[in-house]
Amino acid sequence: MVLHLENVCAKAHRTPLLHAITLQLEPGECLGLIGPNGSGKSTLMRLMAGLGKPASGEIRFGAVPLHRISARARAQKIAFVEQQAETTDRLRVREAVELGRIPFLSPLRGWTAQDDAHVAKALAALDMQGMEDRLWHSLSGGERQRVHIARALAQTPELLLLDEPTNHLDIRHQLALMGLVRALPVTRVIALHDLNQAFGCDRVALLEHGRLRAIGPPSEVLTLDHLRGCFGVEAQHIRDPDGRPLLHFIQAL
Ligand SMILES: Nc1ncnc2c1ncn2[C@@H]1O[C@H](COP(=O)(O)OP(=O)(O)OP(=O)(O)O)[C@@H](O)[C@H]1O
Repeated sequence: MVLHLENVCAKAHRTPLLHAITLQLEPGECLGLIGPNGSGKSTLMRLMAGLGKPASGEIRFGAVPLHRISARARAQKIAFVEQQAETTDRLRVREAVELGRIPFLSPLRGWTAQDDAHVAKALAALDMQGMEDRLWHSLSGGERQRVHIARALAQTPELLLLDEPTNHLDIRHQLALMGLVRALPVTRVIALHDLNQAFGCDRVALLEHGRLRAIGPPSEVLTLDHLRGCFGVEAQHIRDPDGRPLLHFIQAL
């Protein structure tokens, strides 16, 4: 077990944002997190990343309560790419990706050729070779998103949390990123709005109004009833020419 959430509740001031969420991530799985706008996906992902503590309930990484793990040790295990992650620093692409190695450096453990290799591999995975010297401020939204994801990969995490990672990406980079993320041998949680991308996940968790409405294989969660009840859309199940399931959206209800 990588991460275990038990009865996790979150509040902002007195407003409840998450209600008694219980779920367990299995090593190596890819969990898609879906739900309408404001259903609590980002709030849940921030808690999974250890940014903030639940109002009640517990999150454990392995056997250890997540909040007991130091920020540095956490950053060696968990990488998180938030929605609209920004930086105000005057960074070049390569420097931004190198930040992913900082949790591993110490006075006794300086930068090594292995760190260079992790950075080069992450840059290549995101198709960023040749852009290493570009300044952050000169990048497009999609290019910035790819740098953030490369930084997270350079972190070589056990748990990778991606909040709407395909936002801003053109279709080629969306497909490339989802293919890459699916093939990574680490535990992944991905918040998604494109419900068809959720079919590529091992399991899907559906949030509605801060509650976990369903969790399980994509075909059991992406039901027409859930699409009507939670998302307010009428849809049909169809198959692509290779026989893979797809949703065809008909109309908003
Ligand atoms: N600090 C806060 N104070 C008050 N309300 C908040 C705060 N943070 C989040 N919320 C509210 O909590 C709810 C869940 O927000 P969250 O960002 O987790 O949803 P989401 O599912 O990620 O949404 P989206 O799909 O739009 O990104 C929303 O109604 C949001 O307005």
